[in-house]
Amino acid sequence: MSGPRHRNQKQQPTKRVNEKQLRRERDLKDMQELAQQIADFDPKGVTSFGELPISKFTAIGLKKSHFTTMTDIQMASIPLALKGTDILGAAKTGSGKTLAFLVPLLETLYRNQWTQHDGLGALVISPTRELAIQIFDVLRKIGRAHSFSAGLVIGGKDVQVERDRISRLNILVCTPGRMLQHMDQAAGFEMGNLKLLVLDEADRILDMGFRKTIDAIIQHLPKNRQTLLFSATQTKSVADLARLSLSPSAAEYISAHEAASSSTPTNLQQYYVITPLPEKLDSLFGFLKTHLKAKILVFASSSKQVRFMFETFKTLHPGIPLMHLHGRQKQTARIEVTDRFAESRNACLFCTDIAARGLDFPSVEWVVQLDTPEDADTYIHRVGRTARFDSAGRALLFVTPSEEKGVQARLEAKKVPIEKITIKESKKRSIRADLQALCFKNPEIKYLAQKAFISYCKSIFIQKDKTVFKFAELPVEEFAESLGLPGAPNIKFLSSQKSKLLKNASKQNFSDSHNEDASEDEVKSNAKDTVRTKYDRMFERQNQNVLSQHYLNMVNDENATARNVVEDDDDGFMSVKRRDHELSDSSASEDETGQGESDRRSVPALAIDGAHASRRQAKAALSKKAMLKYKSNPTKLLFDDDGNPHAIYEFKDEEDFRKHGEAEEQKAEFIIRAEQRMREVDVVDKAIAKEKRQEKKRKRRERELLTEEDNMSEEYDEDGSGGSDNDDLRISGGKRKKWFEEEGQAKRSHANVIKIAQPTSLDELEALSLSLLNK
Ligand SMILES: Nc1ncnc2c1ncn2[C@@H]1O[C@H](COP(=O)(O)OP(=O)(O)OP(=O)(O)O)[C@@H](O)[C@H]1O
Repeated sequence: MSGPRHRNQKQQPTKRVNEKQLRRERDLKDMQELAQQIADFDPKGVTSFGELPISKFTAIGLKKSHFTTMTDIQMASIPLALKGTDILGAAKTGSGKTLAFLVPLLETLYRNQWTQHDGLGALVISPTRELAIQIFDVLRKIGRAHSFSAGLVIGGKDVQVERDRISRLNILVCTPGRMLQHMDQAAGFEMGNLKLLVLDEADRILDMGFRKTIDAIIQHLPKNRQTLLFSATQTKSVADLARLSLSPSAAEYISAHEAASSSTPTNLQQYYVITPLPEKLDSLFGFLKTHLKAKILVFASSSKQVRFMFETFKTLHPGIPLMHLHGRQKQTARIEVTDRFAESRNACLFCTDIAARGLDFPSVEWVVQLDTPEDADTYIHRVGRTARFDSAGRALLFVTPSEEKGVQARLEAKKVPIEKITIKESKKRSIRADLQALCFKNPEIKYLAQKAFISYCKSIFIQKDKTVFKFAELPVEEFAESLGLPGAPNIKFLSSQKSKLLKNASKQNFSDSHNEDASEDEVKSNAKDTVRTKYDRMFERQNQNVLSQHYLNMVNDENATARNVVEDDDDGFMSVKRRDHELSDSSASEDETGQGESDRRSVPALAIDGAHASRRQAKAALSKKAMLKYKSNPTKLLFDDDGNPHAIYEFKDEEDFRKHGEAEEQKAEFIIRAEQRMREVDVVDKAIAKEKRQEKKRKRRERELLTEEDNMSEEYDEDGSGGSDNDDLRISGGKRKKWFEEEGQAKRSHANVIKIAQPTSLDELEALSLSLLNK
């Protein structure tokens, strides 16, 4: 028995070595054959993945993910990329660009026999975290049969944890800011072996916002790598190619749909509707009410607008599930929203352009653009969230009358077929009064409305294309009213030099932060340890002047507004001041709710100068106590039987007074009467006070008894006789300790304990407490 076993043990390692060697030889042969097949490969007429010269591992992944026939861009780019050519790929939205770069990526590493010890072999850069996650998911699916290690570097996680992980990975999918952070901070983060670089949504990654970050990343990468650039709206800039060390003569420019009559998917129907700015929200609400069963994406130009729409529409209940997505949300919330929307059948997602590129939500029926996109490319990316691959979709763009001509021209130039429609009068629904009521009731909503107003105005002002975006023509007052605001916050521009400085400063911050999704106007608090309320956070924001102005209006006098012109750091080049409203005296009563503009003459000015105001001052303005010192002493009135008010010590007519006798006597009589009345009232007051004391005592005892009971149950749980996380079990367990003793027990233990039945209702408990107190 032992002999053969010994022989086996001796033979096994040799056998294993032989097997390994054989496998390696086989793999090498496969790879050589594959390289030959690629060299000989003629892509003409090839339409399926099965015909491509790719490894069996990638073929398995594609088959298991149900990808069989290639799309146009895949057919055009994969064969070339397999041969090692640099690619600049452009194809319509939803046409399958992700596979067009992931298949060559896997194959490059495979043919280079990449192992864990070779370090990073391929890097995919995406402009947003959401898109990076999505690319990573597709990579996991089609790369399932390979043995490469892959990871996501998108921020939102502990840098150290991420750093430890990425040094062992072969493929990284990342956002630019976080990637650079790792490259800069991690000594020995080896990129020298990198074989392939992919830029998805390349035009966005190469544009101004990411310029510095990308240039810095590229510096870390070896020059002799392969580079693949993909987008629906591609860059052809030679300067951009030079930045990536690509030579225009060597790189292949592939435009899968250049000859097509439109640059958007053919199964996408596109409409625009002329809507004055103050009517946009009404129209959108009407639209949602009539599309309750649809899956809708609504794009707005800023996160503030998105939040305002979400918070208000949620209260107005259009009848469709609402979600929101923007860069100021925490990473977990962003992932949760994208997943939830992807799974939804009917829902409306309010979002910023964070969702404009690349995201592949299944079955989106409508893309609504509430705010005009900054350019035609952004329009194309936004509408591309519907009608993906071979499904149908519809898109609706709201255009203000002043934007119509410019928008039409821009879209026509980009070959976007769009049709003008009008909204049926019967489908319009005004929500202005509802929004005003919401702003009136809820200061946070009013604050959001002010922020939404400012960010919209800002977005129009900073647009480059002045033929479309005409700031001077904005109907600001009506727009503010449409958001529910009592009036438009004033917008004041800084000198061009200062605004330039601020702009540059913010850009600097942007690139320094290495966080492309960083919130645009939140000030990071230094006070890490203190507990901060939502109001604290509201005041910490740089644009707080908008809010403090709101409170200021409650207490400020007319003159103070002159001091309220403050620079608005948040918006870079604008300053905001609250407008003085001419108000009738009746509005003074509204001040206490914070909604009306005050009759400021009655109250001395509390100088709260917008952003310069300290939080304490602003809070003081809120405090009722602070207000009290500006009020005169209260006057108590007595009402006679006819309902006429009289002061307590009312002056009488002198003659009338003398008729009743000598002044001194009258005074003495009055004092006696008053003392008598005081004594009587005192008796009543004392009785009331006693009653209150007893009531207080009774309630305190009641609370103590309940606490005692709770403690008992806890003890019970700790004893292990009851499951603390299973209330049902504990209750039906029946073995619970009680805070009172039962009849038999009392007799046995303490002779002087009163016999009490366990109270079953609050009344019984109250009676029991009273009886205990009276004892
Ligand atoms: N060959 C294929 N066969 C079937 N479905 C495919 C194929 N290629 C891609 N798809 C599907 O088409 C959809 C769009 O693909 P993908 O997200 O890659 O498009 P895209 O061109 O990158 O879009 P965008 O420009 O918006 O980023 C996805 O749901 C994907 O699964």
